[in-house]
This record gives sequence, structure tokens and C-alpha cells, in this order.
Amino acid sequence: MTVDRQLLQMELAMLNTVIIGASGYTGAELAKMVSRHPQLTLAGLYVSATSLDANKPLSELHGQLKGIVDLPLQPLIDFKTTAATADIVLLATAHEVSHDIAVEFLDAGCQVFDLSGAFRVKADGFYQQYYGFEHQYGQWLDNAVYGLAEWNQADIAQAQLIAVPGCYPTASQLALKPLVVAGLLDCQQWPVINAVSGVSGAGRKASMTNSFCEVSLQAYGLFSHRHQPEISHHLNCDVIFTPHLGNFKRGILATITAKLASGVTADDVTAAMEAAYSNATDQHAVRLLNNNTAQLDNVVGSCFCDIGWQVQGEHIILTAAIDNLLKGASSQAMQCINIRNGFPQLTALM
Ligand SMILES: NC(=O)C1=CN([C@@H]2O[C@H](COP(=O)(O)OP(=O)(O)OC[C@H]3O[C@@H](n4cnc5c(N)ncnc54)[C@H](OP(=O)(O)O)[C@@H]3O)[C@@H](O)[C@H]2O)C=CC1
Ligand SMILES: CC(=O)N[C@@H](CCC(=O)OP(=O)(O)O)C(=O)O
Repeated sequence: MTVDRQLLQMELAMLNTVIIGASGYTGAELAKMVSRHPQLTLAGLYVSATSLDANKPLSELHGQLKGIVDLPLQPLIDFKTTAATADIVLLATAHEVSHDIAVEFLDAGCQVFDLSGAFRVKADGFYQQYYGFEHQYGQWLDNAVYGLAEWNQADIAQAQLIAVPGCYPTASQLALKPLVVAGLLDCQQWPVINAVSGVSGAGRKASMTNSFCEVSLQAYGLFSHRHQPEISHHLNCDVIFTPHLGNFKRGILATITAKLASGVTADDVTAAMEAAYSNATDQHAVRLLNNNTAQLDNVVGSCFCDIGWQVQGEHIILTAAIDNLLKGASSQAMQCINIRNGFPQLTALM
């Protein structure tokens, strides 16, 4: 095949990708990844119709993108035209916004990757109780696939709507799932998850809770955070989950204490972890630390989830660390795009 023909074939395979909510923290990370992906074309960056940032170059808001992504942020006004230009739509928008607009792109046949919680949990009354709105798109909710990349590959590969998991649920489930699936936990004794997040987890918009002088180290959402039912639902095991806000920018460290099922040994745990992650044939984004503890410095800025654990008697303590904006959101969305479209899973992420 001639070089020209090869180039033509590559061009034909390029997928037009638009990002809605591109000026936010996760949106800007997505823009960087899409721009360096060999099979994706960054076809448009969008903000709300009334955004004060409309028409500014993305790099004016996020200086590290200067010379990398200088495209302007467009106000999202005409859904039909935007959808017609896109093969892939990334929704880096608030839950209510994603809930309202996803259908516009789904009906147009686009692949939709939603970073919000709008399509993650199919359970009666869940959205009213935890998100404060009644879900209007039951059929799309039923069809949505939960994008926990290391665990749901077969379904992700077939889906039109992928609900990318929340940041705390990603760290928590990646650590606990190998044990639950292998039947190594005593789930009668609910695993206890304490997780600390950097302030970027709350998004870019100014508010009292993410204001520099207001942020301390504190627990919040006791017994009421929406990620508790998200974790329990997808893990198939009840948990106690307590999030904490830390006075740093990025990263989540989850420390999880659980009771092992009767007779389970440290070797059984190691075997289950390795079966889940070390023996996988495809690339993925989990690194096992065995007896070492996970730490933020090793994952911030990367697509990895690091997991360590120690067993003493019938108890286990696991630690899991991720970058909340990457494995907790944008890079996991990119893993899902890669899985969905048959690209190596970590394309554009390393
Ligand atoms: N931050 C994190 O660590 C994580 C975030 N998520 C989820 O990802 C999503 C995005 O989060 P994050 O990047 O932090 O949020 P930000 O608040 O930083 O960004 C939100 C973006 O949405 C835009 N926007 C607001 N309203 C609309 C609208 N009606 N139409 C189009 N664009 C709109 C905003 O721009 P403008 O207001 O100017 O229009 C901005 O670009 C949220 O659902 C969040 O829950 C998930 C996991 C982790
Ligand atoms: C520090 C902080 O405020 N974190 C956010 C979670 C961010 C996240 O994962 O977003 P989803 O809501 O899309 O799941 C919170 O607790 O609401």
C-alpha cells in the first residue's frame, strides 16, 4: 500500500470528538487527551449558551494548554448541528445538564461518554433521593453501561451511552471488587471506606466550600453522600463510605478496612488481586503494590490507580490512590472510548 493510501485510510478512521463543558477541570483534561489521540479529531469545545467564557480560546483559561489546544469555546446553542459534526460526545457537565442534554446526542446516533452521575445507577427513587431530580430518561438509563473500565470491557465495547463512574467509586471499587467477586469478603460486616479528595473534585466554579481559606481537612456527607449507594450498587456489597476534603488540589486516597470471609489468607487475597489485574491480557490502568501503601504523589497527573493491602488475622486494610480528574473522571472516559472503538486501552494516556 502506498504511503498516500495509508494516510487516507488513517484519515477515514478518525473520529470527530466534541467536548461539552470543556472549560471545566475534567473538560480541559479531556481536550488535552483528545488532541493527542491518533484516532480522534477534536471537532469542538462547548460551554453553556450563556457562558461568560464563550468564544475565548480554551488555552486562555487553562494556560498549560497554550500551543496545544487553542480552539475557542463555543456556546452550545444548536444541538442538531453540534451532534451532526460528532461521532463521539464527551459530557463534562453537571449531573442535571448531562441528564437533560445526553438524549440530543444519543438520538442523533453519537457515542456519548458522560462524566456526571446522571446515568450511573438504575434503582428506584435513587435520583430523587440523591440528586434531587426525577429521572426522565428511563430507557437510556436502562441502556447505559457503567464505565468501570477494568471490569466492564465487554459491555463498554457494545454501548452507545457510557456512564463514567464517580471519582470515589472508582478508587473504592477497583480495590474491593477483586475480593468481592472472589467471595473473599465477609460482606455482613460492611467494608468501611474513608477517602480524602483534593479540592478539584468539586469542580472549577467558585463556591464557599472550595474557597482557599475555607478548606481545611474535614469529613462531609456522613451517611448521605451519593457515592455510597453508587459503590454498594455496583459492588453488590453494602459499604460505609465517608468522603473527606483535603487542602490540596488533586488526588484521592481511599483507605478501606474490611473483614475477610472465614479461613481466607493473605495468599488468597494476593491471588485474587493478581487474577483481576496482573494476568490481564489487555493493557489497563491498575498497578498492584501488594504490601506497600498507595500514595498520591505516585498517581497525580497519571491515569493509574495504585492499590496496596495488608492482612492481619481476619481483617484487611486496602489503600487505593488515583488522580480524581484522570482515573476518577477524564482518563477513565478515554479508556472507555478506546475500549468502545477497539483502540489499545491506554492510547493517549501514557
Ligand atoms: N472534578 C472531578 O474530580 C470529577 C468530576 N466528575 C463529574 O464530571 C462533571 C464535570 O466536572 P468538572 O469538570 O469538575 O466541572 P466544572 O464545574 O469544572 O466544569 C463544568 C463545565 O460545564 C460547563 N457548563 C455548565 N452548564 C452547561 C450547559 N448547560 N451546557 C454546556 N456546558 C455547561 C461549564 O462552563 P460554563 O458554566 O461557563 O458554561 C464548565 O465548562 C460533573 O458532572 C462532575 O460531577 C466526575 C468525577 C470526578
Ligand atoms: C471534593 C468533592 O467535592 N468531590 C465531589 C465528587 C466528585 C465526583 O466524583 O463527581 P461525581 O459527582 O460526578 O461523581 C463531591 O463530593 O461531590
